[in-house]
Amino acid sequence: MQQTPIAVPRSDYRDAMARLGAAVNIITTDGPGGRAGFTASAVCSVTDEPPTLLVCLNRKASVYAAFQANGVLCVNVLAAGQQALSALFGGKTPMDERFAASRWSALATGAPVLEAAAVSFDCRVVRSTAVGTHDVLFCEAVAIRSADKAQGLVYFDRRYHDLLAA
Ligand SMILES: NC(=O)c1ccc[n+]([C@@H]2O[C@H](COP(=O)([O-])OP(=O)(O)OC[C@H]3O[C@@H](n4cnc5c(N)ncnc54)[C@H](O)[C@@H]3O)[C@@H](O)[C@H]2O)c1
Ligand SMILES: Cc1cc2c(cc1C)N(C[C@H](O)[C@H](O)[C@H](O)COP(=O)(O)O)c1[nH]c(=O)[nH]c(=O)c1N2
Repeated sequence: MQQTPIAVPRSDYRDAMARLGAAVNIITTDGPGGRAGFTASAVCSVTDEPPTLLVCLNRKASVYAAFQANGVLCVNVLAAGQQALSALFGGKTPMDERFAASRWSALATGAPVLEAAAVSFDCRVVRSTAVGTHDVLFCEAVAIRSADKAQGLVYFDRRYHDLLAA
């Protein structure tokens, strides 16, 4: 006899996901939809041919319309010590205040590149799929900038942890 699967409660799922450590990234965009940025941990490499990563964006986020209109984004991977920047882009802070806290430049697409990032992937969004509350954005990297040296930042157990290389 087939068993009906029992749905995992949302709070149990979140508690479990809190144990899946992840890099912290500031995802930025600019273009006809305006400049915007948000903090994301749901970022993952998909394939290196063509160089493609994915970003999951909640459709209820205030930045959603800007990302949809612009079709380009930059994944700025945060380095050790940059947790304040993550909090700034992960809250309800007005957009100008988010960007005022750091220095930015641009590569190929015009999306803001964080000068102090460990590495930045400048991308165009090549495909997008809705899954539940989020859009999964598949992004092809068109330019990359890496810091000469960087130490990592990881979000684990609802707290930030510096990853210090020996
Ligand atoms: N993927 C996401 O959208 C995502 C990821 C991390 C945090 N957040 C948001 O940041 C805030 C703080 O999060 P926290 O980690 O300190 O505690 P939390 O209890 O809200 O989340 C624990 C973990 O669950 C997952 N998660 C949380 N909200 C999610 C969502 N809406 N969709 C998919 N996965 C989700 C993430 O892996 C997160 O690290 C919350 O408002 C949370 O919704 C969202
Ligand atoms: C550590 C951490 C990690 C994430 C987030 C937050 C934090 C603190 N947030 C939430 C996201 O940053 C937040 O909803 C945006 O800043 C949009 O907020 P406003 O709607 O502009 O206030 C988030 N949102 C999202 O759509 N995808 C993600 O992967 C993540 N990851």
